[in-house]
Amino acid sequence: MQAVLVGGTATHVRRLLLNVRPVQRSLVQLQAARMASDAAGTAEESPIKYLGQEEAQQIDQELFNEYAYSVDQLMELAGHSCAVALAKSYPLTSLKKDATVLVCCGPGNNGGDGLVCARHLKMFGYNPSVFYPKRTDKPLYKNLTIQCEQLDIPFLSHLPKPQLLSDGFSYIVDALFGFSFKGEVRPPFGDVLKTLKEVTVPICSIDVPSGWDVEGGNPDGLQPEFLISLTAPKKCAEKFAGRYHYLGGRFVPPGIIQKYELNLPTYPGTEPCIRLH
Ligand SMILES: NC(=O)C1=CN([C@@H]2O[C@H](COP(=O)(O)OP(=O)(O)OC[C@H]3O[C@@H](n4cnc5c(N)ncnc54)[C@H](O)[C@@H]3O)[C@@H](O)[C@H]2O)[C@@H](O)CC1
Ligand SMILES: [K+]
Repeated sequence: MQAVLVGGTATHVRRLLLNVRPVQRSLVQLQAARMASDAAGTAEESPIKYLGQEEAQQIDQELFNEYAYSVDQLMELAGHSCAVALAKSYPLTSLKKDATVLVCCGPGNNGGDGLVCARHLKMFGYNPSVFYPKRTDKPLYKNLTIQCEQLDIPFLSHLPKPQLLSDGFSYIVDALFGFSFKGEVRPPFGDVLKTLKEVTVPICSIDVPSGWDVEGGNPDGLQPEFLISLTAPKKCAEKFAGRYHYLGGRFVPPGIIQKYELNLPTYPGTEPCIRLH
């Protein structure tokens, strides 16, 4: 309040204080109530929102158009949070096969998250390879690819048979499709999903298990062991029965959280991800 008092008339200052005090009081009360319930272990939070496809796309556009984020920025944060959540679920020391991981990348931004994730996994000491069958010409994807190549991350020219995949990799990251997937799977991804369905090592899906309807899921599709929802879970995540469900992409501004009533949980400390179950 020092800055306000300097140069302000007495009435002006009184008016400001009248306006400010209730806000401060309510914030203090809110904080106190939160601390009390946390201390008692009884924090009651509204359930996190599961987004429909259109809503997820709307938030995406709002982040770019109104909040002025670039795709590269959000993809970097998203992909990094994926790698951190994977490292928490499958620590280096728990893996055999030289901690080899296969990251399968699709043609859109979900695939871009996969490329970023592969790079961070490499930085964390894992041995990722990438399968990226349908590439786009956009500079963002070309650069992400070069970054991986410069780290000596191999790109597979074809997807090996399920048995070879199961023998050769500790787990497989599914970054094929995210919240824009629609309709029947088109080539060449039908064969890719068929192969992934037959592997015996864990499948780890980024944002949406690929081949699942974004809202309705797919009981006959992939059944991942790990899922990381980005921004907020999509409706299909209610059908996820795997072992690890994380939330990542710690970049959602309060304005969007409020507008869409996302009820996101509080990320602990400086963590880029939080385990939902
Ligand atoms: N705002 C956000 O929430 C963020 C989202 N990100 C990621 O971006 C994803 C969404 O990216 P996109 O909108 O590019 O879309 P996707 O990556 O979900 O997929 C779009 C691509 O898949 C193809 N496709 C769609 N349906 C298909 C079908 N039935 N058969 C074959 N191909 C099909 C499309 O032609 C297009 O090339 C999210 O799921 C998330 O992973 C992050 O990169 C950054 C932040
Ligand atoms: K996916």
